[in-house]
Amino acid sequence: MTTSPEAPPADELDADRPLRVGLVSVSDRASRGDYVDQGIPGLRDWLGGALATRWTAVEKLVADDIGEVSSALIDLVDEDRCELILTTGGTGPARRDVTPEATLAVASREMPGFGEQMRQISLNFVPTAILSRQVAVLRELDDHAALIINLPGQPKAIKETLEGLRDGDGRVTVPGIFAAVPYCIDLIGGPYIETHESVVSAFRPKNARRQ
Ligand SMILES: Nc1ncnc2c1ncn2[C@@H]1O[C@H](COP(=O)(O)OP(=O)(O)OP(=O)(O)O)[C@@H](O)[C@H]1O
Ligand SMILES: Nc1nc2c(c(=O)[nH]1)N[C@H]1C(S)=C(S)[C@@H](COP(=O)(O)O)O[C@H]1N2
Repeated sequence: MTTSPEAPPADELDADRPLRVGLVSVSDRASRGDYVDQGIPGLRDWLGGALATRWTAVEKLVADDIGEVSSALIDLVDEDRCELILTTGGTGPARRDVTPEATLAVASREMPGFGEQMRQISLNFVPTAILSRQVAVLRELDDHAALIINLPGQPKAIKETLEGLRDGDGRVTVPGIFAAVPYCIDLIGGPYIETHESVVSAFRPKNARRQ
């Protein structure tokens, strides 16, 4: 792996191609069938409401096992060529919570701002927000790169962290982390993605905006 990617192949130069997203639910009990997984449907539904440009998803439900989580992430980036991967679950302090370690194990560089902002947002919902060790990283290959973000396992945490906080009039008071995702995807060579403003407003510096 390298941190100085060469020119991307022709298919990856098309900024209008659909975004390829990997959705990973990390849960011992959901993967065993003890309960129905709400992680992947939660992520899929939220993205379906938020993204205004085309996207496709590859989904994986895995146990809280460092090898299983790392292999899923590697496959999603190296084989499926996803540009964005969202994981849910396994970020806490319990012995079997290893999603951050599995994510760091496949990373070329860390993106600490995402974890910092998610914990800030989540403190507005639960005082135990500080128990989440969630990280975000880049996995950079010679010709492709992906942003990987850990979300907590509570199904409601998906919307809370991605969308942020609103006041009684629906005005955003604390921006969700997804506001920064489209520009990050631009910067790592992914497609140009747009969002529905009513769900989340993507921020790009003026010179990076289309039109
Ligand atoms: N994939 C999931 N589907 C449905 N509910 C979930 C899922 N993951 C977590 N939850 C719920 O959120 C709670 C906190 O999530 P956490 O990741 O800490 O799970 P856990 O207690 O480690 O158990 P497991 O990994 O077996 O889901 C769980 O106890 C469960 O109620
Ligand atoms: N937004 C949000 N963040 C949250 C929570 C939540 O309910 N909402 N739960 C917290 C709790 S109780 C824990 S233990 C940690 C880790 O959760 P995980 O192991 O399910 O990833 O996330 C925290 N972050």
